[in-house]
Amino acid sequence: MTTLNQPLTQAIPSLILEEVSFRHRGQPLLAPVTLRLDGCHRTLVMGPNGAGKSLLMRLAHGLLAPSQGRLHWEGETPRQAMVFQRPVLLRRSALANLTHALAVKGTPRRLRKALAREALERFGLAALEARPARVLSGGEQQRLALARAWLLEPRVLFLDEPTSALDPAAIQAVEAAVDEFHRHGTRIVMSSHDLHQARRLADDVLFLCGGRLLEHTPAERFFTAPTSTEGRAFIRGDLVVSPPPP
Ligand SMILES: Nc1ncnc2c1ncn2[C@@H]1O[C@H](COP(=O)(O)OP(=O)(O)OP(=O)(O)O)[C@@H](O)[C@H]1O
Repeated sequence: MTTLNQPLTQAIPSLILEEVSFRHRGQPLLAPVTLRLDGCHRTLVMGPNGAGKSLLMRLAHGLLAPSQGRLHWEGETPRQAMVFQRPVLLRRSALANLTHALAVKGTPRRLRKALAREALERFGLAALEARPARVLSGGEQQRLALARAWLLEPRVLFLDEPTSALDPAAIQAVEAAVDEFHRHGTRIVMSSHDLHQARRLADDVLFLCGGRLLEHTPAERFFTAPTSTEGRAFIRGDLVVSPPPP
Protein backbone atom coordinates (compact mmCIF):
# COMPACT_ATOMS: atom_id res chain seq x y z
CA MET A 1 0.00 0.00 0.00
CA THR A 2 1.20 3.49 -0.75
CA THR A 3 0.70 6.28 1.73
CA LEU A 4 1.22 8.92 -0.93
CA ASN A 5 -2.40 10.01 -1.06
CA GLN A 6 -2.74 10.32 2.69
CA PRO A 7 -2.52 13.87 4.01
CA LEU A 8 0.56 14.45 6.17
CA THR A 9 -0.98 15.26 9.52
CA GLN A 10 1.86 15.36 12.06
CA ALA A 11 3.10 18.80 13.05
CA ILE A 12 6.00 20.09 10.95
CA PRO A 13 9.08 21.01 12.99
CA SER A 14 9.89 24.72 13.07
CA LEU A 15 12.99 25.93 11.26
CA ILE A 16 15.06 28.34 13.31
CA LEU A 17 17.85 30.56 12.00
CA GLU A 18 19.93 32.41 14.57
CA GLU A 19 22.25 35.06 13.18
CA VAL A 20 22.89 32.94 10.08
CA SER A 21 25.21 34.66 7.62
CA PHE A 22 27.07 33.61 4.48
CA ARG A 23 30.39 34.79 3.09
CA HIS A 24 32.23 33.69 -0.02
CA ARG A 25 36.00 34.19 -0.17
CA GLY A 26 35.71 36.67 2.64
CA GLN A 27 32.99 38.68 0.91
CA PRO A 28 29.74 38.94 2.89
CA LEU A 29 26.79 37.88 0.73
CA LEU A 30 24.09 37.45 3.36
CA ALA A 31 24.00 39.59 6.50
CA PRO A 32 23.04 37.79 9.74
CA VAL A 33 19.47 36.50 9.51
CA THR A 34 17.37 35.53 12.52
CA LEU A 35 13.99 34.02 11.80
CA ARG A 36 11.65 31.19 12.57
CA LEU A 37 9.37 29.33 10.15
CA ASP A 38 6.45 27.54 11.79
CA GLY A 39 3.35 25.70 10.74
CA CYS A 40 2.14 24.55 7.38
CA HIS A 41 2.42 27.96 5.77
CA ARG A 42 3.33 29.14 2.31
CA THR A 43 6.26 31.49 2.75
CA LEU A 44 7.22 33.58 -0.28
CA VAL A 45 10.83 34.75 -0.37
CA MET A 46 10.79 38.01 -2.30
CA GLY A 47 13.22 40.65 -3.46
CA PRO A 48 15.01 41.95 -6.56
CA ASN A 49 17.71 40.06 -8.48
CA GLY A 50 20.76 39.38 -6.38
CA ALA A 51 18.91 40.04 -3.11
CA GLY A 52 20.03 36.74 -1.58
CA LYS A 53 16.82 34.73 -2.04
CA SER A 54 18.53 31.63 -3.45
CA LEU A 55 21.26 31.83 -0.84
CA LEU A 56 18.74 31.90 1.97
CA MET A 57 16.81 28.97 0.51
CA ARG A 58 19.97 26.91 -0.04
CA LEU A 59 21.08 27.57 3.52
CA ALA A 60 17.63 26.64 4.86
CA HIS A 61 17.60 23.40 2.83
CA GLY A 62 21.11 22.51 3.96
CA LEU A 63 22.79 22.78 0.55
CA LEU A 64 25.10 25.47 1.93
CA ALA A 65 26.60 25.70 5.38
CA PRO A 66 26.32 29.06 7.16
CA SER A 67 29.59 30.94 7.56
CA GLN A 68 28.37 31.96 10.99
CA GLY A 69 25.29 31.44 13.09
CA ARG A 70 23.12 28.46 13.78
CA LEU A 71 20.36 26.86 11.77
CA HIS A 72 18.32 24.03 13.22
CA TRP A 73 14.98 22.28 13.22
CA GLU A 74 13.01 22.20 16.43
CA GLY A 75 12.63 18.46 16.74
CA GLU A 76 13.53 15.88 14.14
CA THR A 77 14.80 17.18 10.79
CA PRO A 78 11.84 16.73 8.42
CA ARG A 79 11.92 15.22 4.94
CA GLN A 80 12.62 18.03 2.50
CA ALA A 81 12.79 18.51 -1.24
CA MET A 82 13.90 21.39 -3.43
CA VAL A 83 12.75 22.35 -6.92
CA PHE A 84 14.98 24.67 -8.93
CA GLN A 85 14.35 27.21 -11.67
CA ARG A 86 15.98 24.85 -14.18
CA PRO A 87 15.21 21.31 -13.04
CA VAL A 88 18.02 18.78 -13.13
CA LEU A 89 16.61 15.73 -14.88
CA LEU A 90 18.26 12.48 -15.87
CA ARG A 91 18.81 11.50 -19.50
CA ARG A 92 15.95 8.99 -19.27
CA SER A 93 12.20 8.91 -19.84
CA ALA A 94 9.86 10.90 -17.63
CA LEU A 95 8.72 7.65 -16.01
CA ALA A 96 12.29 6.44 -15.44
CA ASN A 97 13.21 9.73 -13.76
CA LEU A 98 10.52 9.01 -11.20
CA THR A 99 11.22 5.30 -10.72
CA HIS A 100 14.88 6.22 -10.21
CA ALA A 101 13.93 8.69 -7.47
CA LEU A 102 11.87 5.97 -5.81
CA ALA A 103 14.79 3.53 -6.02
CA VAL A 104 17.02 6.07 -4.29
CA LYS A 105 14.31 6.56 -1.66
CA GLY A 106 14.34 2.79 -1.04
CA THR A 107 10.86 2.00 -2.38
CA PRO A 108 10.57 -1.70 -3.29
CA ARG A 109 10.94 -2.27 -7.05
CA ARG A 110 7.48 -3.86 -7.42
CA LEU A 111 5.79 -0.62 -6.25
CA ARG A 112 7.84 1.90 -8.21
CA LYS A 113 6.08 2.00 -11.59
CA ALA A 114 2.60 2.27 -10.14
CA LEU A 115 3.63 5.07 -7.79
CA ALA A 116 5.50 6.89 -10.55
CA ARG A 117 2.47 6.65 -12.86
CA GLU A 118 0.19 7.92 -10.13
CA ALA A 119 2.46 10.97 -9.73
CA LEU A 120 2.61 11.56 -13.50
CA GLU A 121 -1.19 11.43 -13.60
CA ARG A 122 -1.48 13.85 -10.67
CA PHE A 123 0.71 16.42 -12.40
CA GLY A 124 -0.89 16.04 -15.84
CA LEU A 125 2.00 14.16 -17.43
CA ALA A 126 0.51 10.69 -17.93
CA ALA A 127 0.62 10.93 -21.74
CA LEU A 128 4.33 11.81 -21.66
CA GLU A 129 5.68 8.97 -19.56
CA ALA A 130 7.85 7.49 -22.31
CA ARG A 131 9.24 10.82 -23.55
CA PRO A 132 12.87 11.62 -22.74
CA ALA A 133 12.73 14.04 -19.80
CA ARG A 134 15.23 16.41 -21.36
CA VAL A 135 13.10 17.07 -24.47
CA LEU A 136 10.03 18.03 -22.41
CA SER A 137 9.04 21.70 -22.52
CA GLY A 138 10.12 23.98 -19.68
CA GLY A 139 6.69 23.77 -18.05
CA GLU A 140 6.54 19.98 -18.43
CA GLN A 141 10.02 19.61 -16.96
CA GLN A 142 9.00 21.72 -13.99
CA ARG A 143 5.91 19.58 -13.43
CA LEU A 144 8.09 16.47 -13.67
CA ALA A 145 10.41 17.92 -11.03
CA LEU A 146 7.34 18.55 -8.85
CA ALA A 147 6.10 14.99 -9.45
CA ARG A 148 9.52 13.72 -8.37
CA ALA A 149 9.38 15.88 -5.26
CA TRP A 150 5.86 14.57 -4.57
CA LEU A 151 7.15 11.01 -4.47
CA LEU A 152 9.60 11.99 -1.74
CA GLU A 153 6.63 13.06 0.44
CA PRO A 154 8.41 16.14 1.80
CA ARG A 155 7.12 17.92 4.88
CA VAL A 156 8.91 21.02 3.62
CA LEU A 157 9.23 21.92 -0.06
CA PHE A 158 11.66 24.62 -1.18
CA LEU A 159 11.04 26.07 -4.63
CA ASP A 160 13.62 28.47 -6.07
CA GLU A 161 11.97 30.67 -8.71
CA PRO A 162 10.15 27.67 -10.19
CA THR A 163 8.08 29.71 -12.65
CA SER A 164 10.40 32.47 -13.79
CA ALA A 165 10.97 30.97 -17.25
CA LEU A 166 7.39 29.81 -17.86
CA ASP A 167 4.35 31.12 -19.74
CA PRO A 168 1.03 31.85 -17.97
CA ALA A 169 -0.49 28.39 -18.57
CA ALA A 170 2.61 26.65 -17.24
CA ILE A 171 2.75 29.04 -14.28
CA GLN A 172 -0.84 28.16 -13.48
CA ALA A 173 -0.02 24.44 -13.57
CA VAL A 174 2.97 24.90 -11.22
CA GLU A 175 0.91 27.03 -8.83
CA ALA A 176 -1.82 24.36 -8.81
CA ALA A 177 0.86 21.79 -7.97
CA VAL A 178 2.15 23.96 -5.14
CA ASP A 179 -1.41 24.17 -3.81
CA GLU A 180 -1.65 20.40 -4.00
CA PHE A 181 1.46 20.01 -1.83
CA HIS A 182 0.16 22.57 0.64
CA ARG A 183 -3.29 20.95 0.90
CA HIS A 184 -1.49 17.66 1.51
CA GLY A 185 0.25 19.15 4.56
CA THR A 186 3.59 20.31 3.16
CA ARG A 187 5.16 23.61 4.22
CA ILE A 188 6.07 25.70 1.19
CA VAL A 189 9.08 28.03 1.03
CA MET A 190 9.23 29.56 -2.45
CA SER A 191 11.22 32.40 -3.95
CA SER A 192 9.77 34.69 -6.56
CA HIS A 193 10.05 38.27 -7.67
CA ASP A 194 6.55 38.24 -9.11
CA LEU A 195 4.25 40.27 -6.87
CA HIS A 196 1.11 38.91 -8.50
CA GLN A 197 2.23 35.39 -7.81
CA ALA A 198 3.04 36.24 -4.22
CA ARG A 199 -0.42 37.76 -3.75
CA ARG A 200 -1.96 34.54 -5.08
CA LEU A 201 0.10 32.18 -2.95
CA ALA A 202 1.67 33.74 0.11
CA ASP A 203 0.66 33.36 3.74
CA ASP A 204 3.78 35.20 4.83
CA VAL A 205 6.61 37.03 3.09
CA LEU A 206 10.35 37.22 3.64
CA PHE A 207 11.62 40.32 1.85
CA LEU A 208 15.31 40.57 1.08
CA CYS A 209 17.33 43.30 -0.56
CA GLY A 210 21.10 43.60 -0.92
CA GLY A 211 21.79 40.45 1.11
CA ARG A 212 19.71 41.62 4.08
CA LEU A 213 16.42 40.28 5.36
CA LEU A 214 14.36 43.45 5.69
CA GLU A 215 10.93 42.05 6.51
CA HIS A 216 9.21 38.88 7.68
CA THR A 217 5.51 39.61 7.86
CA PRO A 218 2.09 38.11 7.17
CA ALA A 219 1.45 38.52 3.43
CA GLU A 220 -1.49 40.89 3.84
CA ARG A 221 0.60 43.27 5.90
CA PHE A 222 3.51 43.13 3.47
CA PHE A 223 1.26 44.00 0.55
CA THR A 224 -0.61 46.81 2.33
CA ALA A 225 1.93 48.26 4.77
CA PRO A 226 5.52 47.16 4.17
CA THR A 227 7.82 48.61 6.79
CA SER A 228 11.03 49.07 4.79
CA THR A 229 11.67 51.78 2.20
CA GLU A 230 12.80 49.09 -0.25
CA GLY A 231 9.67 47.01 0.46
CA ARG A 232 7.43 50.00 -0.21
CA ALA A 233 9.22 50.71 -3.50
CA PHE A 234 8.97 47.03 -4.46
CA ILE A 235 5.21 46.99 -3.80
CA ARG A 236 4.73 50.22 -5.78
CA GLY A 237 6.41 48.49 -8.70
CA ASP A 238 9.39 50.88 -8.74
CA LEU A 239 12.60 49.43 -10.07
CA VAL A 240 14.37 48.20 -6.96
CA VAL A 241 17.99 47.31 -7.60
CA SER A 242 19.69 45.24 -4.94
CA PRO A 243 22.65 47.21 -3.58
CA PRO A 244 25.92 45.29 -3.37
CA PRO A 245 25.80 42.63 -0.62
CA PRO A 246 26.66 43.83 2.94
N1 LIG B 1 27.93 30.10 -4.24
C1 LIG B 1 28.15 31.42 -4.43
N2 LIG B 1 29.41 31.90 -4.52
C2 LIG B 1 29.64 33.22 -4.70
N3 LIG B 1 28.68 34.14 -4.83
C3 LIG B 1 27.41 33.73 -4.77
C4 LIG B 1 27.08 32.35 -4.57
N4 LIG B 1 25.73 32.24 -4.55
C5 LIG B 1 25.26 33.48 -4.73
N5 LIG B 1 26.26 34.38 -4.85
C6 LIG B 1 26.11 35.84 -4.98
O1 LIG B 1 25.27 36.25 -3.89
C7 LIG B 1 24.36 37.26 -4.31
C8 LIG B 1 22.93 36.80 -4.03
O2 LIG B 1 22.64 35.75 -4.94
P1 LIG B 1 21.26 34.96 -4.96
O3 LIG B 1 21.35 33.94 -6.05
O4 LIG B 1 20.93 34.49 -3.61
O5 LIG B 1 20.25 36.13 -5.38
P2 LIG B 1 18.69 36.01 -5.72
O6 LIG B 1 17.98 36.95 -4.81
O7 LIG B 1 18.24 34.60 -5.69
O8 LIG B 1 18.67 36.60 -7.18
P3 LIG B 1 17.85 36.17 -8.51
O9 LIG B 1 16.47 36.74 -8.33
O10 LIG B 1 18.60 36.88 -9.59
O11 LIG B 1 17.89 34.69 -8.63
C9 LIG B 1 24.64 37.51 -5.77
O12 LIG B 1 25.47 38.65 -5.84
C10 LIG B 1 25.37 36.26 -6.23
O13 LIG B 1 26.26 36.55 -7.28
